[in-house]
Amino acid sequence: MNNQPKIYVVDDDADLLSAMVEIIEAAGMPVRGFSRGRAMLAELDPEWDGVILSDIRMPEMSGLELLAHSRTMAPGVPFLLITAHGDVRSAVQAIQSGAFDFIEKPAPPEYLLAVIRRALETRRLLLENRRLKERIARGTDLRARLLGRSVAMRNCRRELAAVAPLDIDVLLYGEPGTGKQLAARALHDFSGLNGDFVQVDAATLTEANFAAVMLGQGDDAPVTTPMPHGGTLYLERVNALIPPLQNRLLALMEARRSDARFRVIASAHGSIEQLRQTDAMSDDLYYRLSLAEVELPPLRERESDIYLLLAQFLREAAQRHDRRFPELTQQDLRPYRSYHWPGNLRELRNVAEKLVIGLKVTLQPAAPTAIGARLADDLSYDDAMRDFESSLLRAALQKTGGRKAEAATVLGVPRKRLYLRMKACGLLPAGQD
Ligand SMILES: Nc1ncnc2c1ncn2[C@@H]1O[C@H](COP(=O)(O)OP(=O)(O)OP(=O)(O)O)[C@@H](O)[C@H]1O
Repeated sequence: MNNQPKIYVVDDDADLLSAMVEIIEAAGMPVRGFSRGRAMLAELDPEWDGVILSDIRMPEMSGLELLAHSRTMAPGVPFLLITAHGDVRSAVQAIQSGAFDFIEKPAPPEYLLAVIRRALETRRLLLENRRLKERIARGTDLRARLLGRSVAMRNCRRELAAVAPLDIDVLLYGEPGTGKQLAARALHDFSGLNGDFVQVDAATLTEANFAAVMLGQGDDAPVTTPMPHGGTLYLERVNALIPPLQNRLLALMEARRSDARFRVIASAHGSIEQLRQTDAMSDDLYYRLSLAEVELPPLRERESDIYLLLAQFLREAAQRHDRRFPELTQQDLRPYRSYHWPGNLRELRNVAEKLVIGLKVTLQPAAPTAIGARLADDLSYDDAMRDFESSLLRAALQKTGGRKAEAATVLGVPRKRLYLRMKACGLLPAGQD
């Protein structure tokens, strides 16, 4: 439990005020006293999870006036009024004006504390209920931002919705154009953070400009400091960050103070295996970032989303260029479904744009495989088979982080056979057979 006050007590009578503060404090509840209503209003936050306890009779601003102001400024914060004994008229007026309850003076401490506890519990339930509703709304809202009904996209959205409100950094990975930036933006918007969303491309960072870009220090410093206090730093292509800068980024993340926190959302091209194998990212940075890692799936794995996305991109392009939605037949659309979409959603968006403007759309042929490419060089059957086997073995070893027993399982062959084939393909270091 933090020590932020949970009860504001307002009373112009200094003795009564300190007596009430003492009773509440002795019951273990953080409390703050005010001798003037105005001073309390200056501190009042509509999102506050506390309650107000105020005397009714005060010279500068009466308890009923204070109640009216706090109902406007923070309508959800329960307000308890202390009325004079037997003052039924004020008590009724207080309840009619929206007070949570009234307490007659002099109130026994146990009674006072019981009413305060009930008001606090009501406030807690109200806030919890609101947060739950927001979480549900977030789920549906994400659906409108990151389109797609495929299982891969639904899972991805579920993961994003789960991490959005948490105070943790996130690593987004996936092929170019899969929606990492869109996801980062959505994570920020649904995080509840009030600060800015600042985007920095890690590939443009150098030892010379790091301090200027990241900290706003030095002659080349941008006008606004990019460290978004209470916001999000979206660090694109984090795997392009050179090793000394990875250490500086880590130090910067470690040094975040609780009162000036910012969330880091990093993105990396490709799969986690590629990221780990190419040693593009130090272990320290990877483990610091990978508590929440979310993959944006490639478009070819979301085949069932292609028409839906294309229709949306066509609508947007038609609106942007003030053109008609193009008429497309099933036959026109068929190639799109089996295409491998190397540029993912960005490429699909471009195709939609061309269709609307009436430009020719050319789908790139799939990149020839290594063997396919070498066929042109008169590759013999045996050499081609060895090439193929060697790349298959290497792919299995890469997938399993070099663990041969696991690679054998992946390939569905006994471990001994894997060793023999690795040896035949020259994949075992000398002396290891
Ligand atoms: N699920 C989605 N629904 C609708 N539009 C999407 C979706 N995913 C991506 N897009 C759109 O596709 C385009 C590419 O997305 P984005 O820039 O977020 O990809 P990226 O993964 O960050 O790319 P890169 O890694 O190349 O920077 C953008 O126009 C984006 O609005």
